[in-house]
Amino acid sequence: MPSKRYTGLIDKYRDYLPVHDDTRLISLGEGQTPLIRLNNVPRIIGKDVDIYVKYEGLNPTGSFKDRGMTMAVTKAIEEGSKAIICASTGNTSAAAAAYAARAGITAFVLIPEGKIAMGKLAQAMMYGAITLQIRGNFDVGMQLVKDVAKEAPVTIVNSINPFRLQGQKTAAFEIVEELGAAPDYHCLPVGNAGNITAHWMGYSEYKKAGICNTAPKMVGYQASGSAPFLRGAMVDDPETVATAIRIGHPQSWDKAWIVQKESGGWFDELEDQEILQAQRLLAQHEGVFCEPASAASLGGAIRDVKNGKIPEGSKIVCTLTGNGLKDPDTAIAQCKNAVMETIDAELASVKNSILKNM
Ligand SMILES: N[C@@H](CCOP(=O)(O)O)C(=O)O
Repeated sequence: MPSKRYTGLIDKYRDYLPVHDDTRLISLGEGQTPLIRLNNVPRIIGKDVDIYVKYEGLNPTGSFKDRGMTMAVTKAIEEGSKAIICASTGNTSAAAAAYAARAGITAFVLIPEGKIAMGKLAQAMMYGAITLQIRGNFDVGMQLVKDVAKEAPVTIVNSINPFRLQGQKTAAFEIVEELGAAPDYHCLPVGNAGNITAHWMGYSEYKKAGICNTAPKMVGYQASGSAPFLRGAMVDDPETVATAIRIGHPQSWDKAWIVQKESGGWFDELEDQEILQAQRLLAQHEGVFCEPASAASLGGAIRDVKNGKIPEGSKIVCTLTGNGLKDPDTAIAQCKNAVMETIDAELASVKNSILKNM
């Protein structure tokens, strides 16, 4: 029986992407992530809404960055680049390192010392990136990357590289194809603001092509300690437990404001405790483990459903940007009440534990 093996999102969506027939595609089979309908959360919050999570943590390096990185590295190779560079709060560095390894080029990654989740650091090191820990935050690293790229032969693969957004827009394509229409609301965590911009590009392109009739209101949620869109100005010392969005100077600032206006959406903020509460809710009642930043989308959506800003009857998609396994320390730290006992390795002890915990 003839079958077409899935070989990644560039191959699937090549008609919508800036590649040629002979472009060498650098892919790890990214994309095609599950769109999971939440069965229990609407009941728990007592609201009649259809909530889906787009689980981007199931991409090859565990985050949505892979969608952008396959395009950025493919184009870097096409242009003859031998090295790529990024500043990162962790996920971009993991993706850059992996796709550079796949392409056979060097990745330089600048990360804020002591401020990225352990799993992400492990990824960058294991994939063989040259990891530069800086005594400064992501925004400082981003400026350094922009400055050094003017003086050294490296291609920037942060989302200021336009090919990143091209790749990331495909998540919107997948959602429209799976739902048969665009959702009413699309909620995302916002850090550097490239992903909300990319999704809007995707919905707008599919609408223009007549593949969907509507586009969603785009809603961006930030952590209160790192919320420049809520402050209306850059934040110099961003802080949050959701390290992936610990960004005070978003690079897609202007673009994201345009998305908000064009789509009729809004920005809002969550306290760290609300973000972590949403992360636990999703894990413990739906079996979906995302990293803290990702949970800002669901936490925000739940709040806006409860307060009526998102009306009942709506179809909502929340992007879960990264896998929970990337940040085990934050997960374990908030599971102090989880049942974990050390018992003797004998039948009676196991049985006793079962009976006690039923
Ligand atoms: N959260 C990001 C920050 C960089 O964002 P990018 O989309 O511009 O690469 C990360 O994972 O590093």
